[in-house]
Amino acid sequence: MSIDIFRPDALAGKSILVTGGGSGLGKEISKALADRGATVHICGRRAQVLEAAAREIASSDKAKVYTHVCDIRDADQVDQMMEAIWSVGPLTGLLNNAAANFIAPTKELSPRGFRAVTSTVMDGSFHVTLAAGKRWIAGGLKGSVVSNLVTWVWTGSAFVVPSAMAKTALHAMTMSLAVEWGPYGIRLNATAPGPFPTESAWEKLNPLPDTKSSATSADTVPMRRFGQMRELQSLIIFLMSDACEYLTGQTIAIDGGQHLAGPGTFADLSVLTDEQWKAARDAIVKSTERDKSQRA
Ligand SMILES: CCC/C=C/C(=O)SCCNC(=O)CCNC(=O)[C@H](O)C(C)(C)COP(=O)([O-])OP(=O)([O-])OC[C@H]1O[C@@H](n2cnc3c(N)ncnc32)[C@H](O)[C@@H]1OP(=O)([O-])[O-]
Ligand SMILES: NC(=O)C1=CN([C@@H]2O[C@H](COP(=O)(O)OP(=O)(O)OC[C@H]3O[C@@H](n4cnc5c(N)ncnc54)[C@H](OP(=O)(O)O)[C@@H]3O)[C@@H](O)[C@H]2O)C=CC1
Repeated sequence: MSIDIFRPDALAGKSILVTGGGSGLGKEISKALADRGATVHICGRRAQVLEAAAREIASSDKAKVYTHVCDIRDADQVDQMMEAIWSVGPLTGLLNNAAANFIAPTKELSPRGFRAVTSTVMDGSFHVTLAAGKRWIAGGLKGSVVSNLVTWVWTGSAFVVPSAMAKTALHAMTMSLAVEWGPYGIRLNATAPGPFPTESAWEKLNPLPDTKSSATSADTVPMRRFGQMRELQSLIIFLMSDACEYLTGQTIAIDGGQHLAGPGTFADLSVLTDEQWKAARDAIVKSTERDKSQRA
């Protein structure tokens, strides 16, 4: 059977969980998945953010969108969410998209600062992947896991070391589980987006008005522009569809060639003074405090 991924119902019958689907890339990708006929589940820690996103994602009356308040760092909460999802119907796909990140000199990081990032990116994505995978295996079902990573899985990046470490761990998970779970028909792939500006990421990675790194700049992208949401949406639709089931274990860069040209990392922030780093931290903490006040 041939699958045309550009058909409006290319994802009919699919049920996909997007972690961090309440904002940024996760919300935009969720809209595209729902538009192609998939049932979409989104999770995050802020109920009102999820509810508002669900209203945007369900643009047509036919679209089915479910919200789940869940902190993916907590394996028990993840298991409860999966039980709730399976009571509606099994997933066919999972997008590991939720993440935490901020720029900081590594020498200033406390153990809690390190864990704030790695426990979300690495532990959280593992909890969700395992909770879906073991249900697929027990039920004899196929599944597609896609993780939104970064090009630093190949280059590393100064000043975002916990994120680079945790995303690289997920790159290893993608390759490893593609082999271990291949016999069950479970595929694992990943994307490595270049800069696709979102409000939250830019607050945490570009907090100072007078300085910016090439990692968050369009000038250093060989194609001289930021990524467009529809481009990332198309790639994820393709990976979640049945169009190319032989594709597994791959991390696909979608960055206009940025990392191949060198400047996809935060290395150029080494020119920042201690005062600028203090201002950067204050700006990031302000953004986090606003997010926190919205959590239950
Ligand atoms: C090119 C684009 C690529 C994009 C990639 C992305 O992933 S973008 C995705 C972007 N999206 C997101 O990130 C969305 C989710 N983000 C979040 O939830 C928050 O931003 C979070 C990651 C800070 C976690 O918050 P939380 O409430 O769980 O934690 P908390 O506030 O309690 O702090 C815990 C520890 O962290 C420390 N610390 C904090 N800031 C800084 C700093 N600037 N400097 C140094 N340290 C800092 C803080 O001091 C504390 O340690 P302490 O002092 O107790 O030893
Ligand atoms: N924007 C870009 O240019 C790039 C982004 N990426 C990747 O794309 C993904 C999305 O990034 P972006 O949309 O920019 O960032 P956002 O900050 O907008 O999205 C992160 C989402 O994750 C959720 N989240 C964070 N921590 C948890 C947690 N513990 N449990 C459940 N949900 C959580 C947040 O919701 P809440 O706070 O309510 O929990 C939020 O909805 C990330 O993986 C990022 O690394 C990669 C390369 C470039």
